[in-house]
Amino acid sequence: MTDDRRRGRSQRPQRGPRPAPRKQGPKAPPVRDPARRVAFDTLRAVSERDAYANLILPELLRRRRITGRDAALATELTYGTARASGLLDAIIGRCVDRGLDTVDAVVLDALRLGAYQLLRTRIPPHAAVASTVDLVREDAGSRVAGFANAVLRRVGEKDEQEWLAELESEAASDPLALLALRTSHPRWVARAFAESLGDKGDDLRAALEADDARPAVHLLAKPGQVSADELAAITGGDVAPYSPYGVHLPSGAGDLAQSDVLNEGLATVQDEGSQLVAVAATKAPLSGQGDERWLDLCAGPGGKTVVLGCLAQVSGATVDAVEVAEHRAKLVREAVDDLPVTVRVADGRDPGLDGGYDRVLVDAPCSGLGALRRRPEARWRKQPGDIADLTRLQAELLASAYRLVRPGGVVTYVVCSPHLAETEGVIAEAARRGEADVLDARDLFPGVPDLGNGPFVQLWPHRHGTDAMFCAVTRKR
Ligand SMILES: C[S@@+](CC[C@H](N)C(=O)[O-])C[C@H]1O[C@@H](n2cnc3c(N)ncnc32)[C@H](O)[C@@H]1O
Repeated sequence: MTDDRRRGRSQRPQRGPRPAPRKQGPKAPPVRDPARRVAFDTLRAVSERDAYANLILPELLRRRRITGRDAALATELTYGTARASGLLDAIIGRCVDRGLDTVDAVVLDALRLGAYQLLRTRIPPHAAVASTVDLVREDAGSRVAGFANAVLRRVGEKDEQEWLAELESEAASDPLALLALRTSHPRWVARAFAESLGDKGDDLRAALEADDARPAVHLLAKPGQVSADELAAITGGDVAPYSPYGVHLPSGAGDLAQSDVLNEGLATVQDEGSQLVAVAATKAPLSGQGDERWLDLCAGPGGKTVVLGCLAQVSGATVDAVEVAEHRAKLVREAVDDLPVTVRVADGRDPGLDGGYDRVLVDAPCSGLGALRRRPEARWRKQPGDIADLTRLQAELLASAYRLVRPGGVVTYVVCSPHLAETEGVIAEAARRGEADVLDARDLFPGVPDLGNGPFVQLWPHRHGTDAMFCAVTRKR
């Protein structure tokens, strides 16, 4: 059901027979609870159409003119519920006699929203239950409203810690599963983090907890256009601790779409980790002559291309940016506007370019396990089976980069994932072929603490406040 139909508003006129004249009658009543309604509609779009919560929610808030406290509540409820849905389902499942898979999808989304309010907010229980039952009644009918009421009352009989204790007593022999449950991660993701960290204790717990929190917004002060100090002063943010071009915005900073510095193209939203790896790709030491031709082999939507383009402009280099998807190549073109960047739609595995590049960045398509904080529902969508296809593509893109770079030139391989198969596994395979020497990437992250033993760099939300970005720097023999 569309947004407007649910609300009983008139639709846009359609071609075809004239509709019967509308009966005169009272206007549709205003929505009683706009914040919960918008949260619920977003969660429905996520489960029904695989929509992204972080795209749908701002759009619905804007269309329905929801601002201020209602918008803040809607955001908290939507993202919180989406992130915690694995844990919420485990709890709801214990309150439904016939099992979770017998529950209608509309009702299940409402139950998740209600359970989240009961367990993780200070909203009074009667308000959490009554508002959820209203949503169920409106969208699924009165018959199931009683069922939703009964389930939520059972959920509310215990707090989150008591539920966790009960669930954990059943899974006591699997500490990883317990930790995954507590931090709202699928077990396989928790295991991937553990393997990368080499830890199943406090470090893993800290990583998963940080990954369960909403990230701060980071800005890139475009190199050569505005300094980080100036951008911090303009936006009221703080200069980032590690990236020379980064600014951290305070949580709850105003509407970015209204910000002049962004509209004027002086700055853009970009995680500090992305800034750091892009800068590293431009600074890695070359051997031999020349540092003028740079290649960005997987460019869309253009975040790192902007860093490359700005720094190329400063140093007199040019950038070729390759992207296989036309619509993403368009985003790159829009992002790099006046910079010395040429955007090409091509498959990076065989882009039809002349070789001899001094620098190549391979920011490869990946599982995105390092950026789960940004897309609240993403952790429940990804599957371990996705990894094998990705690593094959990553290896092929890397092999193409070695064909295109000159001897002595540098290939920087980046993924936004800590999964070992996508990170060290892909590089180890290339190193085995003996085409390149692995450089110590830590040297290219000055001032960044906790980078381990090298030679690769793995950033982490709990250590660096960034996405879990991986960076390997190699030089062709
Ligand atoms: C991780 S994203 C790159 C992010 C980008 N560098 C940035 O900073 O905004 C990977 C990109 O690679 C593109 N891609 C996937 N397969 C590709 C291929 N065979 N050749 C070139 N690009 C590819 C995807 O469409 C996606 O835009």
